Amino acid sequence: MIHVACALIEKDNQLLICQRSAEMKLPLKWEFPGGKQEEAESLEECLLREVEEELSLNVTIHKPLTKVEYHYPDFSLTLYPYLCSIKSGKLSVNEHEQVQWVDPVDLWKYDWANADLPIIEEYIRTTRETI
Ligand SMILES: Nc1nc2c([nH]c(=O)n2[C@@H]2O[C@H](COP(=O)(O)OP(=O)(O)OP(=O)(O)O)[C@@H](O)[C@H]2O)c(=O)[nH]1
Repeated sequence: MIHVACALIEKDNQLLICQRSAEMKLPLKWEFPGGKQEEAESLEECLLREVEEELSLNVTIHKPLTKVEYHYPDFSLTLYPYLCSIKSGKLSVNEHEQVQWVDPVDLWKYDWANADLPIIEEYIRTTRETI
């Protein structure tokens, strides 16, 4: 089981979403920026590190959403989502195929990594516009 932290970064009522590159696991699926927790780091430290690596952004973490345990055919993960906003930095797409700012109503139009679906459902249902 791997532990993965991911960021739901909000700005002007839009959310930043990322498409995995063709070379990554789950190629071309959409996800939230983030990645695997390393030894001796907290989930929040992991999130800040990964978002900085992937997008050159420093974010403020506001609150966690409900974690998701998901079993893909070849690996299992626990995904820990956090609502965030941008603290500083200029967005740079360092690892993904592309990123997009989207209105929450349009989130379902994207081909998401399966583990993310409960997070999107929770976000739309409960937490939009609470930051
Ligand atoms: N960052 C991120 N990863 C996710 C999400 N949903 C989801 O299933 N994952 C999976 O969680 C894992 C995160 O690992 P990662 O991004 O650090 O590493 P990776 O798989 O790209 O690298 P690797 O090929 O070296 O294992 C990936 O296997 C990814 O497919 C998500 O919303 N954000």
